Amino acid sequence: MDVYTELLRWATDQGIQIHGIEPRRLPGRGIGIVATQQIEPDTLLLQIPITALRTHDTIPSPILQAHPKDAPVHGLLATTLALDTTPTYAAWNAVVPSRAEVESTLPLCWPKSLHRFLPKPAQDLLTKQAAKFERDWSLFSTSPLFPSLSSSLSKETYKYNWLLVNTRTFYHDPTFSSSPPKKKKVPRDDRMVLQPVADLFNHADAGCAVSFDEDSFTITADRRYTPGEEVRICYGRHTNDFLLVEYGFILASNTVSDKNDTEVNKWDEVSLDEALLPELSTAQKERLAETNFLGGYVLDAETVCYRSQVALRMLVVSLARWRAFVDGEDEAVDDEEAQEKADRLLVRILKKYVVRIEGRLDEIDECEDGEPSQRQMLAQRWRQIQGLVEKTIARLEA
Ligand SMILES: C[S@@+](CC[C@H](N)C(=O)[O-])C[C@H]1O[C@@H](n2cnc3c(N)ncnc32)[C@H](O)[C@@H]1O
Repeated sequence: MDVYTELLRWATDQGIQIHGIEPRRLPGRGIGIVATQQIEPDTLLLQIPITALRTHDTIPSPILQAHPKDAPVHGLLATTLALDTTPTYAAWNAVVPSRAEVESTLPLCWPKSLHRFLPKPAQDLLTKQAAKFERDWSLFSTSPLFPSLSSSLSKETYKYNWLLVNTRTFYHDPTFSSSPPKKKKVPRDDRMVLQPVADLFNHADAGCAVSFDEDSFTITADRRYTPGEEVRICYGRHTNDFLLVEYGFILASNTVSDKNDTEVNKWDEVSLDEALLPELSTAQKERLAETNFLGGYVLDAETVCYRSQVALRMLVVSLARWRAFVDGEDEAVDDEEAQEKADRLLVRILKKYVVRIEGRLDEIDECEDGEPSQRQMLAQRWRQIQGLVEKTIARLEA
């Protein structure tokens, strides 16, 4: 029996219902879920009883006892996966990505020398992720469990399991669905659950509907699917920088070169901080900080964000006019001349940024660190950023 058939048999034994879909290995995406028959919109595809989830409540008590009471669920689940030798989850374990696959795709495992090529928002996310990982590893490696395991369980093995949890958990607030209902609110970061079979759905920027009620988790078709077609869910309205750091992949971007691709990520955006902040003087930055408008500048395929407009206005109008703009006074907001000046300035700034991006692409091209696929992913991301920036230039110049 192959691993997928074994998984489906095991899942059925857990009370999991699966209709018209099955797992299959897909090029470039590990395993995914495909339709085995024509599926109509609103068809129930998967139903998992709450009892089949792996949550804080299913963590073995020796692991719980060895950690502080408020230890994060992420680390506890990682420890559970790393130490699990029981046959209970063998069918599930058999289909998770290998350590090599995880280490190759997730930037947390990449050589540090490649991190400098990540776009700034991705670098910031990675810094936070690394801090969370170190916190969890430190709790585990200083727990009474660890000394006897230290020769067999390395930090790298723990990291692999931690990243499996990172890439495969669903957000679920168990406050109301547990019986009896939990009295204490579960902290947001701890609302993580592992779900067999559901964790095989890949991501698209729009996908099937997912929902929890008191008894079960369900996935329902968002549209018609034909046999053999991949069925996906949406992990959230994530940019490609987020997907890269948290999940180890990117979707195509809505750029000139990618525009015919069906994989386009409509939620993608590009940070403009690197382009805009150097244009501002210290005093201007202070003023923007005072009004909470310093940094966080982005553009997407259609728009340049309001925060960027506030910063650009500061560079083209008097302080009084800028204040009127920030205060939303009609005359300043509708000032077409100021808007044209801001647009022209933005075009100049973006053209400079394109030159920097091209330099970064050359550096990535010359770099020999890490795996070729990692450098290709970085180059692809920067080409997407370049595409979105150039698209904006073209729109503003038109
Ligand atoms: C919840 S798992 C989905 C199942 C996974 N493909 C597997 O082989 O087990 C999330 C992982 O799947 C992969 N993935 C999900 N959506 C993808 C997509 N649209 N393109 C490429 N890889 C994707 C990424 O490796 C991600 O970390």
